[in-house]
Amino acid sequence: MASKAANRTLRLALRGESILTNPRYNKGTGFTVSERKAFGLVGRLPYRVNTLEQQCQRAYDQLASRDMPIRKNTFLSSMKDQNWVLYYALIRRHLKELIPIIYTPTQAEAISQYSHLFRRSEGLFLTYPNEDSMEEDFLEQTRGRDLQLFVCSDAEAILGIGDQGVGITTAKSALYTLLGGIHPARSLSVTLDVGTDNKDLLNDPLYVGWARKRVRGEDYDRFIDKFVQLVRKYYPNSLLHFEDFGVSNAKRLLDRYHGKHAVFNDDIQGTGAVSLAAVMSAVGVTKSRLCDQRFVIYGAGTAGLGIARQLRHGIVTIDGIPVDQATKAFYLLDRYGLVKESLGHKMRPGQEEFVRPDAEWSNAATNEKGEVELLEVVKQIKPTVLIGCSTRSGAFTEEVVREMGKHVKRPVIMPLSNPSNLVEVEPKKANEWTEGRALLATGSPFPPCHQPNGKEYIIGECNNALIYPGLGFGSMITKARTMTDTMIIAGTRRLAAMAPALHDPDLPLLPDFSDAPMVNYEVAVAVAEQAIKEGIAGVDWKKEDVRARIKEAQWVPTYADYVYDPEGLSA
Ligand SMILES: NC(=O)C1=CN([C@@H]2O[C@H](COP(=O)(O)OP(=O)(O)OC[C@H]3O[C@@H](n4cnc5c(N)ncnc54)[C@H](O)[C@@H]3O)[C@@H](O)[C@H]2O)C=CC1
Ligand SMILES: CC(=O)C(=O)O
Ligand SMILES: [Mg+2]
Repeated sequence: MASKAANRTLRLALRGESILTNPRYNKGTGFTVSERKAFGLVGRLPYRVNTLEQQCQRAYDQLASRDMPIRKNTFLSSMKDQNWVLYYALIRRHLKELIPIIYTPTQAEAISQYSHLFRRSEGLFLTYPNEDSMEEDFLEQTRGRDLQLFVCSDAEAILGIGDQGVGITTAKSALYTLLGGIHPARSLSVTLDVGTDNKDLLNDPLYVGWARKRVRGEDYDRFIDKFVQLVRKYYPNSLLHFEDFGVSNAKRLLDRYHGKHAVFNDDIQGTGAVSLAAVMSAVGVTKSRLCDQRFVIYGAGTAGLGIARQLRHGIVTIDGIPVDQATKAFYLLDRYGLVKESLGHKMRPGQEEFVRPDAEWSNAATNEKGEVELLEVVKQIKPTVLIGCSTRSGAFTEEVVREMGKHVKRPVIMPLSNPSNLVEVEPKKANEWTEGRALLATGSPFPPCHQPNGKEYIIGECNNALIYPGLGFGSMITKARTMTDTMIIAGTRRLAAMAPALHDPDLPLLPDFSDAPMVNYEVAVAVAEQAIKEGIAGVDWKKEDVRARIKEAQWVPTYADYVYDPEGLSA
C-alpha cells in the first residue's frame, strides 16, 4: 500500500524495554538491524529480522489455532496491547473474517465477560465516585496528545445485550482506525462508569466496574456534562462520538450538545444513515422512490427512532416531500404494539413524532391488552419496508414475513438487531418464506442464502460501521464545528451510490465489508466537501484538494523508520 506513512521517519527517545512494551512503537521481530543497535535491542530480540508480512503470517497461524471466536478475540486484543501496526495490518489483510471477531457478534460476548477476561485496560475510565478528580484524571491521560476523537459510552445499551457497565468503545475506536484511517493515537475511548443496573454484574465479585446502581437524573447529567466540557475546553476541534447510551439519554444528550461541539450519536445518526443508504439501494432495485414506501419499524428505541427520522429526512431532501406528509409513511411498533395515540404516557419521547391516529385503527384486531401487534400492522399496511431494531430475536415470524410477501413483489426486510442471535429473522428463513424475493440486510454478518434458481444471494450488512468511520473522519479532518444533517446526507448518498444492487438486483443492498475502507474513504470525502461547502469547516481547502488531503491524512498500518534521538518522542 503506497502511502506517506510507509516512508516516515520517527525520532524516538525510548530505548530497550520501554520501546518493546509500547504498542504504538513496538515492532517486535520487525526492528531492523540498525534500529536494534540504536535502541539497545540487539540482545533483547532473537536474531532474525521479519518483515511485517511474515509477522502477519505468523500471527494469523497463531490465531487460526484458536478454535472459538472469543479466544480469537482475546488473542487479538492482547496483540493490540503489544503492537498496533501488526494488529491493524493483520486485520486489514483478513478484514471480512476478522471484523466479526473484534466487533459484532463476538465483541458482544467479550463485553459481557469483560471482568472475567480482563487483562489490561485501554482508554480512559471516568467513574462517578471519582467525579471530583475528573479533570486531573482526564489530563493525566490526554496531556500533550494530539487527540481528534473521543468515543464515549456509559454502556447502558451495549449492542442488543443491554446494560454492561463497561464495554464497546475500544471496538468502535479500532474500527475508526481500520475502516476510516484515523491514527490510533489520535482517538481515545472513554468509559463513563455511572454504575450498572445489571444484577449479574452487581452480584459478581470479579466485576471490575463501579458496582452500584446507575446514577440518574441531575447527578448523571452533571457528571456527563463535566466530561463534555473537558473535551470542549481542551480539544475544541475534536469529534465526540456517543455510543450505546440508554434510550432515555441518547437523543437527549445529542440534542443538548448538538451545535455546541461536533457531536455524533452513532446509534441514532450512523444507523439512520446506513439504513437510509440500504433503502435507497432497495428502491433502486424496485425502481420506485423513497416516498412510495410504507415503512414498518419494529423497536422504536434509539436506533429505531434514528432510522425513522433519517429515512424521513431522506424523503424530504431527496424526493422533496413536505415533512408532515413524509411522516405518514411510518408505522412504529414498540413493546406496547403499534405506536398510536391511545398509548398516552407509555409512549417514550420521540415516538410521538410518528404516532398514528387511533381512528385509523378502530377496526384493527388487538391482543388482550388492546395492543395492535406486528402481524396485524403488516396485514393492514402492507409495508414495502420492514426494519427490526427491537433486540427481540425471531419477532419477524413466518406468518409476518409470508403476509408481507403476499402484497409486495420485492419486500425489503432489514432485521438489524445485534449480535447475530438477537436478529428478528434469520435471512435464510426470510429468503425461504418469500421464495427468494426479499431484499435483505442485517446488522451482523450472515452467510449467503440460496435462491430458488440456485443462485447465491449475499446479505448486505447494514451496520453503522459501514459509514460512521467515514462520517467521523470527514468531520474531524475538516475541523467541522458541528456535524450537520446535510453532512450526514452527503455521506449517505455517497454510500448508496456504491451499492452493488444498483448494478444487479441479485447483488447485495450494500457494499461488502471487505470494501469498507474504500467506502468509508468515499464517505469521508463527501462529508468533508459538504462541510467546506456549508462554511462550517475550520480549514480552507479547495474542493478539488479534498481527496488528496484525506488520503494523505489516513494512517496506514506500516512500520515507520526509527531514529534514536534523546530529544525525540517518548509517548
Ligand atoms: N445494525 C446496526 O448498525 C445497529 C443495530 N442496533 C441494534 O438495534 C437493537 C436496538 O438498539 P437500540 O435502539 O440502541 O436499543 P433501545 O433499547 O434504545 O431500543 C430497543 C427498542 O425495542 C423495544 N422493544 C424491546 N422488546 C420489544 C418487543 N418485544 N417488541 C417491540 N419492541 C420491543 C424497546 O422498548 C426499545 O424501545 C440492538 O440489538 C442493537 O444492537 C443498534 C444500532 C446500530
Ligand atoms: C452496531 C451498533 O452500534 C449497535 O448494535 O449498537
Ligand atoms: Mg451501538
